[in-house]
Amino acid sequence: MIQSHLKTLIFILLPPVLLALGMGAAIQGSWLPELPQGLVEALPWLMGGLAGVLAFLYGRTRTLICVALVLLVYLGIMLHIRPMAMAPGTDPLPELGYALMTMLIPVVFMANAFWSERYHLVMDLLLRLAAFGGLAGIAVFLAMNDPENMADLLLTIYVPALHWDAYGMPQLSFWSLVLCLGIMGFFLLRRPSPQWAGQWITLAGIGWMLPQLFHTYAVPVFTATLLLILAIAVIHESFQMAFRDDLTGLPGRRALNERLQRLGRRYTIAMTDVDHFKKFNDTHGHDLGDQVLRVVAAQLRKVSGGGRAYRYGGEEFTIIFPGKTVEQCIPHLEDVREAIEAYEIAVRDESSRPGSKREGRARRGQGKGKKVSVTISMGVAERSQDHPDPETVIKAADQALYAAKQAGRNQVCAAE
Ligand SMILES: Nc1nc2c(ncn2[C@@H]2O[C@H](COP(=O)(O)OP(=O)(O)OP(=O)(O)O)[C@@H](O)[C@H]2O)c(=O)[nH]1
Repeated sequence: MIQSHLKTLIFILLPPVLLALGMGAAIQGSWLPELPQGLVEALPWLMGGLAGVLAFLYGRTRTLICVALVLLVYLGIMLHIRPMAMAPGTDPLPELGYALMTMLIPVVFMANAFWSERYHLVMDLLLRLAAFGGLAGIAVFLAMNDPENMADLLLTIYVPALHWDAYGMPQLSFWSLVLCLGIMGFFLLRRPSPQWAGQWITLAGIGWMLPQLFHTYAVPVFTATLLLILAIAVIHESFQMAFRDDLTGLPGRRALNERLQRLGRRYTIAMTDVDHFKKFNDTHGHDLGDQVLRVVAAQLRKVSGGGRAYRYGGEEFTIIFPGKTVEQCIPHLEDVREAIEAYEIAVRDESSRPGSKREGRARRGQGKGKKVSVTISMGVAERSQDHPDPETVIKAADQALYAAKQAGRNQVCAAE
């Protein structure tokens, strides 16, 4: 389980992290070719347009807000902070503007990331714009009204030992960035998803980019890279939604069909079905039925011997073993069948549900609740002269599954 979680995390995080690190290194090392300044400054808008259109088409309001935030940061730096900071006889305003921006960005990023997409797209977007615009408006109003006190609050170095002067960010902003990245990173590690990864890397990237204010390439080129990462995250998320079964997290029927087209000359397919599942649903309810399907899927995912599990549909699953014979697969299938038979699921008694989360935590593990378990039956067949393609192998495995049910269930049956 931990291994597959780690694999998912690497699969989701590695490409955007490498892209951001690669571009960061290219900027730092001045490896990028000289490009016309106009083109460099247009890049963020081109990438922002791409990411924004994709996020809009796929209804990803969170990503749409991220895109807007990144472009706002870009505008803020190019139009306000950089020109004013470069002007001689600087007044304290650009410093305050910078402190305000670096303080607000992580907070808004985090609030946006935890605010799940619920309402109609336009409504959702308007609510977010109202909340974040209102927050920024109040902060700017306070800063304009009383710049001295605000500067005092945002620019003071509260704990000198915890201040990293070379980084060039006010202490409060720096630690708010670290805290927000830490909290978002924790959730990303627990539930990795391309959208979360995109948001996290974008915030980390802004954190890296902001102090590089005067590097000619850093701001526009890195902004464009972050927007490209957001665009890729939208595509990756949609790809996952199409190929992954939402309830169990296993690859779904579409992924199975793709895999079946790319099998070699030798393979074995097992069809799996939960026993008496209709009765289970009728007795314990659909919600517990769903929980059972998740447990069964989690066990099937762990199948050894190079097998890979898919949700075929309903309470049926398929396991594919490339390059293996039925004889080689049976011990691995028996292991999974036994693990599912032994797995006990606690049934929550609705009438005695804990009144609070704390009470629930205290009661956990006391073993008072009723426990249920299920069994599965499996039919398995390999490619042979009689079953020369995946369709006929699946049909043979299905017949073997029927035989397993007829023989009393909770067993693995091989096709003749
Ligand atoms: N909770 C839940 N139930 C599902 C889901 N998909 C299918 N089912 C239920 O699975 C049951 C399948 O039952 P049947 O195909 O009749 O077979 P069975 O009761 O498992 O009996 P045998 O296969 O003969 O052991 C139906 O009651 C479906 O409603 C799902 O996603 N969640």
